Amino acid sequence: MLEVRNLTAAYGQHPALKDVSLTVGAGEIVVILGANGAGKSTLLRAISGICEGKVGGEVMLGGQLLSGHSSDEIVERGVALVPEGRGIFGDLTVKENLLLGAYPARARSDEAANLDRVLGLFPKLRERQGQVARTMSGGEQQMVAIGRAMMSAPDILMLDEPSLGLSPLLCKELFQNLAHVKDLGIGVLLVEQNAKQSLAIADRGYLLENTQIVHEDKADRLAKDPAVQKAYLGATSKAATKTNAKSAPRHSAEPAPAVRFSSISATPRRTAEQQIGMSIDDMVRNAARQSASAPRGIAPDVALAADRLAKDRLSVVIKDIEAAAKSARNRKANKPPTPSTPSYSSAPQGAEDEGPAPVIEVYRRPVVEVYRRRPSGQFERD
Ligand SMILES: Nc1ncnc2c1ncn2[C@@H]1O[C@H](COP(=O)(O)OP(=O)(O)OP(=O)(O)O)[C@@H](O)[C@H]1O
Repeated sequence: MLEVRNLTAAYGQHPALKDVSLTVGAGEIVVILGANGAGKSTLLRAISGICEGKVGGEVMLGGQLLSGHSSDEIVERGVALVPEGRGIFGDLTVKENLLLGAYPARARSDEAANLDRVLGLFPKLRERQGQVARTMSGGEQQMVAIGRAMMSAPDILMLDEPSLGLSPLLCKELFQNLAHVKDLGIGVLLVEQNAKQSLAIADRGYLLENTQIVHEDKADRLAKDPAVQKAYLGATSKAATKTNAKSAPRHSAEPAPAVRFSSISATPRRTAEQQIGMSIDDMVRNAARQSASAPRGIAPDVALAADRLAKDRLSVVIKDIEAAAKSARNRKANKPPTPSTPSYSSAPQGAEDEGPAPVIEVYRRPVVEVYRRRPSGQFERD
């Protein structure tokens, strides 16, 4: 079981998590719901040991302390993260991406069985093993990302907004797949803005508001909770009093009153009208009025100054190009600049009277090196 106790995180002076405590059991899907900036990604990153901020509190897995260990060690101990944006290697094939996930020692001896398990979970990946990952659709790439995390044979799989950018159909498929992951006995900690579908497959859920957990309950009860419907499922206040989330309209025209969970108030997402004090229609009308009353054209003196400035700039650019061309003609052959560090062309001999030569900076592009692990266990560069 994953147990998070009083987790805190701060980026400099800016607190991102305050005293967050939660649990995820084996074969349990737990969803974290929260508005933008509530701290959801920070929570997953802090558990994985990759949070850039200062982290406090304790994370335990199976009674063993994970806090303070490196991110590699945390994967090794059984917690895998599918980050927001997937992070797959686009130039590698599906199979290569999956096999990269099997690098932790805990997964190496079972690589073939894990691969089979992943391909059983995502049959589409079985057909596409040799396909270059970047040519897959968004939903398929998400399967590769989840499959790669599963290749590390995790006890706990954490996913950050896996449905982001997927069509409704692919979302449905994704959530069905996650329900199958749970069937394998893996605990799933899911951060999602798609509250409806995530609550439909989850066992329990936590509401994270403004750095703190403000409520926890069983997923079916959260889905029926009027306050949750209003804050996360887009129900109107009237519809929220009904208990069937499915019948609730998606958008509210009424200002949402403050929501209360237990004794702590949660801040629901606010409409533009609530935040700005003006409706979108009013803003558009205002902008149209201002635009209609704005003076047309540009004052002649401003136009003249702008024209002069443009001509000055153009003549400077032309001079630079001429100097660069001269300097290139005079440069001796067989003397290419060394590209490892920025290199600067120096003025050629006898060119002092032509003013300073333009500075040309050359940087080496970052190179990604791919290593393959042979059956012997040795790594070889591709
Ligand atoms: N690397 C960072 N440096 C500084 N501040 C950060 C960093 N990462 C996150 N934050 C801040 O921490 C707060 C929580 O961010 P986080 O990304 O965890 O929120 P979130 O709930 O995942 O939001 P979203 O749903 O928009 O992804 C935000 O105010 C954010 O600006």
